[in-house]
Amino acid sequence: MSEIINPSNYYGFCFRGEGRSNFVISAKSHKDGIRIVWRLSKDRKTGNISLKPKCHVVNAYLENLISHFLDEKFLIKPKLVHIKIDDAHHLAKIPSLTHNLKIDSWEDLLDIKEYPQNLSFLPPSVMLNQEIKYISALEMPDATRIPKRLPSVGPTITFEIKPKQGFYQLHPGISLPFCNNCILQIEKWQTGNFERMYDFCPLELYSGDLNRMHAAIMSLIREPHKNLRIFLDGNLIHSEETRLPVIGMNMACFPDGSAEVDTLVEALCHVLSNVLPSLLKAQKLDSIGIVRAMEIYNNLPFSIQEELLDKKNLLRRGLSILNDIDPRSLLERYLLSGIFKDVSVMVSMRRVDSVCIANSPAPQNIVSILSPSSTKNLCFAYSVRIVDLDPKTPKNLINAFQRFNDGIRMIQANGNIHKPCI
Ligand SMILES: O=P(O)(O)O[C@@H]1[C@@H](OP(=O)(O)O)[C@H](OP(=O)(O)O)[C@H](O)[C@H](OP(=O)(O)O)[C@H]1OP(=O)(O)O
Ligand SMILES: Nc1ncnc2c1ncn2[C@@H]1O[C@H](COP(=O)(O)OP(=O)(O)OP(=O)(O)O)[C@@H](O)[C@H]1O
Repeated sequence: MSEIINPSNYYGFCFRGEGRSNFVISAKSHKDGIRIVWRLSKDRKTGNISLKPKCHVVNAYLENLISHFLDEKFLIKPKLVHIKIDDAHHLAKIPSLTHNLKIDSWEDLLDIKEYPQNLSFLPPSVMLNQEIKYISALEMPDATRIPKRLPSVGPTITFEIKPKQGFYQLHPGISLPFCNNCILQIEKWQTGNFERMYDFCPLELYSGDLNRMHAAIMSLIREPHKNLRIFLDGNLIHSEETRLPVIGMNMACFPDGSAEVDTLVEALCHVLSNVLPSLLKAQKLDSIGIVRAMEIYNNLPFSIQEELLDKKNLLRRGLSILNDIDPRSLLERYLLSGIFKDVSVMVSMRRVDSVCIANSPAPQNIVSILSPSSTKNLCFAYSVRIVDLDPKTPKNLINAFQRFNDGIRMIQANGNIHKPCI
């Protein structure tokens, strides 16, 4: 059996983030001082913590499929852990608390006066109905941290970017100058998910041209949607929901005035230019696109459709799908590529002293940028992690296809709805 975690071995508990499928909670180990996160699956229907998560499937995807496409230096190998159901109940209070709040000790979190039971996303009513004693979760390093090997100057800043599909695709019967991401984002904007449409387009971010990449990131800083979050020493400072004006960001990131966010973005683009090409290559496993994928799925016999709806299908089929060109294999490649189209890249950077780098025996990733306000180079230690590598099934396809078609209709109804991508 995997390790059963003892939460009293940890301190400094806080909420790191959530998506539709997971809550991510961070804590620091008393033993080695390393900050880790636990990724707890959500039950999509109730929004509570799932009692039967499929963590082993996510891990098997990483080991057997994803690792063939992305360099292991960008990947986090999670550890499958078990959490006692009572402990999970208390941990599940953390997502209800104010963002950036740190709870010092496990005992504090057990205090029901301070942190009542009704805060929990694993309520007693749900626990009592089941005979489950443990739930599984994935434990991994907290990507908002960089191992401290060199003396640092200032805080650690993390950019979490969801770069989305980086190539333009033609679809049968559709001729529009918009990329997949922008079609879906226009739909989300028009249906009230966002107040404004952004200028960001993944084709710019993946262009490989540092100036165009820079402009794309600046567009996200203005309008993040779900594609950008910025953390300062692990605290969320800028996202769609939590906005910080650029001037405030400059002060927070460079309290000594040595540089501005622009400099960080330049460093970020250098780092991203090493990661995005392999992500793009993996996304291009899809040679058919969403419209053809839906067509193929609809024409498959019911029994095969059922097989594909099982998340373990791609694990059973393995990499053999790469060599075959029958409709089922093409659809399976589409689903595999969907993982790479929906990941987040977490880039953490911290300023380090250039003299120390020269004298340090410890290897470290360093990016060096000429500061616009001085003649010297600013050096940043950095780490890059690709997270949210979750399996996709035809359920995702059906859902996205509906929204994609709605987006196409909105664009066709109003030719000037948004600037074209190509
Ligand atoms: O379809 P898209 O491109 O809007 O992407 C969805 C994401 O929306 P976003 O790009 O952030 O606006 C969406 O992200 P959010 O939860 O909205 O941040 C999910 O990642 C969704 O995947 P899943 O259903 O959780 O497996 C994503 O759906 P699929 O990858 O399943 O299509
Ligand atoms: N290893 C990590 N270190 C630090 N923060 C992380 C880590 N993994 C995830 N997070 C944070 O937790 C958030 C939610 O995680 P994740 O994206 O895996 O959830 P999800 O429900 O699968 O998302 P989606 O709805 O996009 O599929 C991320 O946006 C990120 O801010």
